[in-house]
Amino acid sequence: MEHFQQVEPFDYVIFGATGDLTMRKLLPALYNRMRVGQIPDEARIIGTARTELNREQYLERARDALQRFLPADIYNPGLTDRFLGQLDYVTLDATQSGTDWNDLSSLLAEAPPERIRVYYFATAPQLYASICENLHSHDLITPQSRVVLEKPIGTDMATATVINDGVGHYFPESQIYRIDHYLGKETVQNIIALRFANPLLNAAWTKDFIESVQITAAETVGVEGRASYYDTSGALRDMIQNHLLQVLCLVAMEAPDTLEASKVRNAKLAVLNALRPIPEDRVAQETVRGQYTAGVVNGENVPGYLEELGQPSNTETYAAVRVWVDTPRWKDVPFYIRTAKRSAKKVSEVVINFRPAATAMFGSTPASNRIVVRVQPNEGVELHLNVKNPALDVFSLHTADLDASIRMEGGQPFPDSYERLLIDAVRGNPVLFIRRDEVEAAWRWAEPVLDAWAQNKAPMQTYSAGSYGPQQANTLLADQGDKWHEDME
Ligand SMILES: NC(=O)C1=CN([C@@H]2O[C@H](COP(=O)(O)OP(=O)(O)OC[C@H]3O[C@@H](n4cnc5c(N)ncnc54)[C@H](OP(=O)(O)O)[C@@H]3O)[C@@H](O)[C@H]2O)C=CC1
Ligand SMILES: O=C1O[C@H](COP(=O)(O)O)[C@@H](O)[C@H](O)[C@H]1O
Repeated sequence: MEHFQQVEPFDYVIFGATGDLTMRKLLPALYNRMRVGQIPDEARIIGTARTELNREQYLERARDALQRFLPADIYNPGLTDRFLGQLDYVTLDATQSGTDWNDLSSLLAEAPPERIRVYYFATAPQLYASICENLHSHDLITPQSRVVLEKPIGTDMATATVINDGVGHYFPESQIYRIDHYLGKETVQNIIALRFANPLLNAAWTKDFIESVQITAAETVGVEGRASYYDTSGALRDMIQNHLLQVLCLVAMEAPDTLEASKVRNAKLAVLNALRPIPEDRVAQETVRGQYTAGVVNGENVPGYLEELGQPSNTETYAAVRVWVDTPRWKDVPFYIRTAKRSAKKVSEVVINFRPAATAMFGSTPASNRIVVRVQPNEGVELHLNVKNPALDVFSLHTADLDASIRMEGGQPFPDSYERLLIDAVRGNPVLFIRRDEVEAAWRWAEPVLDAWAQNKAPMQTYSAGSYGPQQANTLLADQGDKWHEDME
């Protein structure tokens, strides 16, 4: 418990407080931070949404959500009462400038004016600009205020610009926190430690030693209750433009001088700016998109995407892309990125494949070294090494795995990434949030692919739910003599 430093008193105002994200992620995350002693007694959490609820009714919803979404051994009725004691609710149409805002203003005015305020936008992004306008016109933006923006920041550069301009008109960039929950994952942050705190690895982290990199985020779930959002998004917008490009940045960036936000963000931006654009006539060779059809996942029959949706759709639930980072460090090293819904298993990982040893000493080429960063589940780092096979009396090699599991003290589960990020916003530490220029650079790279797909320049493939994706994704790697990680085992 003593690892967690209590933060200063704050007011967290959640717009969209009756929604799925608040109930499933935000309230449980704040509860957990209170549980470990990070939230002071004076702190307040104020939910707002249009639904007419009095405070007691909202607290009942919040209690149900905590009971439902916290693990049974973490949910504690006494602590829940304490948490709910710090929770309030204001009925408010955030897009209207009506008198509802006075209730929020009065509540906020009860705290000293220098109190840290976090405005968390857990609503559709189209609302962000009007919420900011109303916060401004009700004089609720103080120097100690910051705003957290949920994804998606647009569906392309133009819509991202509208959102960023809309918010940027009222909040300076230094007060804007664009959340990417992958950056809040312990093992994603661990990429920085692994690379820069280990001279052994740092020295080999270049094109001279690394042959290729794979970044995967595969899920067994389908689109759940979010089909109306997902069908306007698709796998590339939903996962690659943001989360997986951010992971790629951490793998590929040059060492920042310090872990200060501007240094890390500049280093990531340099990677995003160095992503080689994929010209329209190469999209069919460099990318694969697909939709799942009916299949079996974890022993259960599941319907295909179109059946779930109940209408035709040209939205991909699988995307794989070959990416080149045009910097001297990564010259001619392919980065393969892929993401899938309804995959064979849930796995997020980074696989670093090293070049084979240039020696004829053993008769045949030793297996290539490989590092696997297991982002989730079973968080840890594996290093595959060649050792002498002790079982044989001739000198031959076999592969041994050094496996460093990353565990919390006492075997506790990892804190959810939202826990870290919600508190970082209170602390005013933006290092794990995305700066505007990063969002734009990511769209600049992704948009031509999306445009080409929209014009059917790359065919929509299919894959059975419960498989590893379309066959064509294997060809993408076979072109360079590579294989996906599961095929290397
Ligand atoms: N759910 C998830 O797992 C994830 C969600 N996100 C993002 O988080 C945001 C919210 O998602 P989610 O919770 O799923 O969405 P929901 O549709 O479940 O919730 C939307 C929330 O916005 C409120 N709302 C809508 N219109 C207004 C308005 N005019 N004034 C005030 N409140 C309003 C709704 O309440 P009411 O109707 O009472 O006004 C509700 O509380 C979206 O940007 C989404 O992309 C990002 C990653 C994951
Ligand atoms: O942002 C999103 O992420 C989740 C996957 O997150 P993970 O932490 O479980 O890997 C994904 O299901 C969702 O579609 C997407 O919007």
